[in-house]
Amino acid sequence: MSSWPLFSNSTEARFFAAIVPLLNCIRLLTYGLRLSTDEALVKSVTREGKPEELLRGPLYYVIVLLVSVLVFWRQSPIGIVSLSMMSGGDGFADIVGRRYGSAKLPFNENKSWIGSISMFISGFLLSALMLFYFSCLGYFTVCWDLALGKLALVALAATVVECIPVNDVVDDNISVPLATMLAAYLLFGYSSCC
Ligand SMILES: C/C(=C\COP(=O)(O)O)CCC[C@H](C)CCC[C@H](C)CCCC(C)C
Ligand SMILES: Nc1ccn([C@@H]2O[C@H](COP(=O)(O)OP(=O)(O)O)[C@@H](O)[C@H]2O)c(=O)n1
Repeated sequence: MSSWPLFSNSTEARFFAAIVPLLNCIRLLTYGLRLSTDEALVKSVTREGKPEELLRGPLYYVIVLLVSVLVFWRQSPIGIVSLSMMSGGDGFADIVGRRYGSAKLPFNENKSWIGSISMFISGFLLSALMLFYFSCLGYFTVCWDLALGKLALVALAATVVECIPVNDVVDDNISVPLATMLAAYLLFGYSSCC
């Protein structure tokens, strides 16, 4: 996402930016369906070392990246915030929650208070940082007096969705960005950040 400003201002730029996530989709499908083998990839992005794991979290992650590039790109805060909540928020929830998450949530024994709080804080901060980055480069204007409060609500929505026990049905690499996209669209609209 931080490399998006490196692409030209042409209308086709987003399609060039989509090439890398698209190739990774193909790569994950190829190895996840065992059409070929890549032990290093399987070892680096799966928990149990099973190639079929590539077809879940990692594949959803890259599909969300692909959708964010093609549908939202640089002129909408929605894709930027969704990717920030998925990568920064959910990522930190995992890292902090695994290590320090002894106090579990009452409604979800697999998630912890510290994990969810970490998700909210890290997702909010990364989203604000990325909005600042893209606004400094002139892709959109951020009305910070309004945007920070709305961003906190978006981060809260994503955090709540992440911690409810639906992960067995819907992977949080789908539910978190979808919840973020909906909340961001309702609060910001497509291309506004005020
Ligand atoms: C490990 C990943 C997701 C698992 O999430 P979770 O189940 O733990 O919640 C991410 C998988 C990433 C994928 C294998 C490679 C993605 C590459 C990306 C499209 C672009 C990378 C650009 C590079 C840094 C130049
Ligand atoms: N809100 C959260 C999220 C994750 N975690 C911890 O992180 C681990 C992995 O979380 P997860 O099942 O959501 O994994 P990801 O697919 O999101 O990486 C959980 O088993 C918890 O130990 C947490 O404690 N609190």
